[in-house]
Amino acid sequence: MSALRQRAAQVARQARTARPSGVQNTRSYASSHGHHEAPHTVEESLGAGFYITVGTVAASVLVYKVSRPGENGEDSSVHKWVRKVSDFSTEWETKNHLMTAALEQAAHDRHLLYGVERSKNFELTYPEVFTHGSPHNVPAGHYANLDKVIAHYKQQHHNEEARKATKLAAAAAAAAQHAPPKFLANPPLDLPAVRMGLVTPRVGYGLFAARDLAAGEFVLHEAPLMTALFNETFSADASLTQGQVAACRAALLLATDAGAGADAGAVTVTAVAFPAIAARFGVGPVLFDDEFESESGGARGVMGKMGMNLVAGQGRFAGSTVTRDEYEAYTARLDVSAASGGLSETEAREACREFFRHYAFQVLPRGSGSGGGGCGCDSGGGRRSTLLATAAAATREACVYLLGSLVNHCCTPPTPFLGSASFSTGSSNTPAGPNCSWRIGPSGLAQFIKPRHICVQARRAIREGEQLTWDYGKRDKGFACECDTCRNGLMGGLGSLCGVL
Ligand SMILES: C[S@@+](CC[C@H](N)C(=O)[O-])C[C@H]1O[C@@H](n2cnc3c(N)ncnc32)[C@H](O)[C@@H]1O
Repeated sequence: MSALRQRAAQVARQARTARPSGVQNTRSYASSHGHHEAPHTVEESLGAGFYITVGTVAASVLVYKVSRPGENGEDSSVHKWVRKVSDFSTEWETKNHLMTAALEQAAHDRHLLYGVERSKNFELTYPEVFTHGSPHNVPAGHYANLDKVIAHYKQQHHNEEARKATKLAAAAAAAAQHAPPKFLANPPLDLPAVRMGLVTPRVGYGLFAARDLAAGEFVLHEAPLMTALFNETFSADASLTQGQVAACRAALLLATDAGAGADAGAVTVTAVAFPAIAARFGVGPVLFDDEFESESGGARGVMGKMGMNLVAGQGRFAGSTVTRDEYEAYTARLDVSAASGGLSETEAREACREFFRHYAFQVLPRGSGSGGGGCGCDSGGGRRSTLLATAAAATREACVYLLGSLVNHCCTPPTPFLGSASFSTGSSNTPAGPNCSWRIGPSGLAQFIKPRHICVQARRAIREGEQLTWDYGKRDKGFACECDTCRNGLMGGLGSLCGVL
C-alpha cells in the first residue's frame, strides 16, 4: 500500500514540474545507485507519428476543400482543373485537324492549277481605268469640245497624204525611166523565149535569149522550186538548218522515182540547175539523153519539166545549145563528194548553206511592198544596200527558182558608164551592164504574178543568142566574177570589189 502511495506522489510531482506545452518533454531520473544528486533533464522529440497525424489532418482538410463543390453547386476546383486540362488537348486536336485539312486542300489546289496555262492578261484593278481621260467618256449634260482634236488629226492626215503623194510622184518619175511599154494584166500567150546553154566551164550554165526581146519586155515568170527560211544568222543554228537541209535535199532529189511517168526528167532538171550542190547531195551526174538536146523537149524531157515549173504550163524553149561533150567536160570538174564515201551532216549543212547563198532570192516580209512580194530589182544602189542590210539583220523567206537560178550575174557599172554607147561591150556594141532585172511578186510589171513568183524583165533590147544577166546585188558573191562589165574593165576602181567579196 505504501508502495502505491509513493508511486502516486511521484506522478503528482512529475505532473507539477512538467511544462504545460512545448516540443520537448523534460524527464527527470532518480540518481542512480544511492547518490543524492539532482536528476538531469533529457530532451525528447514529439515523434514521427505526431507529424504524420498533423499532416494527414491538414491534407484531408485541403482535399476536402478542393474537392468540395461550390456554395451554389459549382464544380469543385479539382473538377474544374481536370476539365481545363482535358479541354486543352481537345483544342489542340481540333487545331491539328484544321491544319492538316488546310494543307491537304492547298496540295489539291496546287495540282488542280498546275497544268492550267497562265493568263496572259493583266488583271486591271478596275476595267473603267481605260475610259479615264477618253474624249468619248462625257457624262450626261456635259459636252467636250473636240474641235481642236479633230483639226489636229485632219492636219496630220493631210500632211501624211501630201508626203505620200510626193513620194509616189518621185517613184513614178524614177520608174518612168525604165517603165515597161505596157502593164501586163494577163499572162502572155508565148512561152518564155529562153534557152539554156553553157557559158564557160567556170561560170557554168546560163540562160540565153531565144529571140530578140524588146526593152522592157516581160521575159518570164516562175513559181519557186522551194521556199525556206534562211539567212547567215539562221544558218549558224544547227537545229534550224536541219529542216533546211532536208528541204534542200528534197528539192534536189525531186521525184527520185524518176524513170517513168511525167516526173522522169525532174532529177535531171535540178541537177542541171544546181550541178555542184546536187553532186554534193549525191544527185547526179545528169542523165543525158536525146531529149535534153531536143528543141521541143516534152513532158518527159528536161525542157518539158522546166516548163512545168513555169506558170504557163508546158514549157517550150527554143532549144539547148549544150552538147553532151560540153556537159561532161563541165561536170568532170565538179567535186562529187558522194563518190568519196557519202555526205556527213556537217557537209550537208554546208552544202545547204552554199545552195542558198548562190541560188536563193530573199523575199521581203509581206506588206513591205506593193502586192506583198519583194522586189530584188537592181535598179538602185541605195535600195540594194538597204535590202542587203535588212537581209543580214533578219531571217526572211528565201525562194529558189529553177530558171531563175540559171541566170548569171553581171555587174552594174558606175553611172558614167551605164548604157553609154562609147563604153559598149566589145564588137556587139551593146550597152554595158546587166540586160535584165528581176522582181519577186506582182509589183510594177504584171498584176497576174503571184506573191512569190519571180518575174524577169528586159532592161534594154536584147538580141537573140545574147546571154540573159542581172545584177545579183550581193556584195558577197562567193565567186570570181567573169562578167562583161568586169572583163571590159568598166568597174574602174570598184573592180576589186567585184568577185572578191
Ligand atoms: C545562180 S547560179 C547561175 C547558174 C550557174 N552558172 C550554174 O551553172 O549553175 C550562180 C552561180 O553561177 C556562177 N556565176 C554566175 N555569174 C557569174 C559570173 N559573173 N562570174 C563567174 N561565175 C558566175 C557562180 O558559180 C555562181 O555561184
